[in-house]
Amino acid sequence: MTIPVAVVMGSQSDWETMKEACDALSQFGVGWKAEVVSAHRTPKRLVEFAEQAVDEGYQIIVAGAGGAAHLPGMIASLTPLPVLGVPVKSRALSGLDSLLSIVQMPKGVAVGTLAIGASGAWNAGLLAAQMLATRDPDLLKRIADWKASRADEVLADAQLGQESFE
Ligand SMILES: Nc1c(C(=O)O)ncn1[C@@H]1O[C@H](COP(=O)(O)O)[C@@H](O)[C@H]1O
Repeated sequence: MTIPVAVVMGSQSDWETMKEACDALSQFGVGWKAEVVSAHRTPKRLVEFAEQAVDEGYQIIVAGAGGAAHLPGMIASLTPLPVLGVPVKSRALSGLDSLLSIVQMPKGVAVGTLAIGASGAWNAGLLAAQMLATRDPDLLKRIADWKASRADEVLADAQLGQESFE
């Protein structure tokens, strides 16, 4: 059985954020494998990973990095698979540096960029599941059911109170 989603990150310190993507994938029953791959620190490993991703059976790559976050773009330059980029919150600039590094790709090399931090990572997992669901009716139904139950939860909490004096 092949694993459809690779979740990679520039450092082990990104795991607390990036495990959110894995949690979302697990919630929808989508297999994932997470590992540290750095464009800066382990460039040969990066090339090897990106060039072998199709043969490994991956269908989507979620890549998170912080600061000078070149990882998602470099992976996208080396594979035809779709890459979802997660800007990890950096200490110095709160992730704005990560966001701008990931989102401003040159025409012809695409990275789908999510929001900064844990919510963006979770949404990357959700989006990866939604992309896979276009060819998987059971997965599509699980996501539709989850969205409906989320809406019910929000509606249940929507009434914040009222007071009448008549
Ligand atoms: N942005 C990159 C890349 C890369 O883009 O290849 N490799 C590591 N890093 C980032 O450096 C930050 C600090 O890493 P350390 O906590 O290991 O010092 C991490 O957020 C990581 O994603």
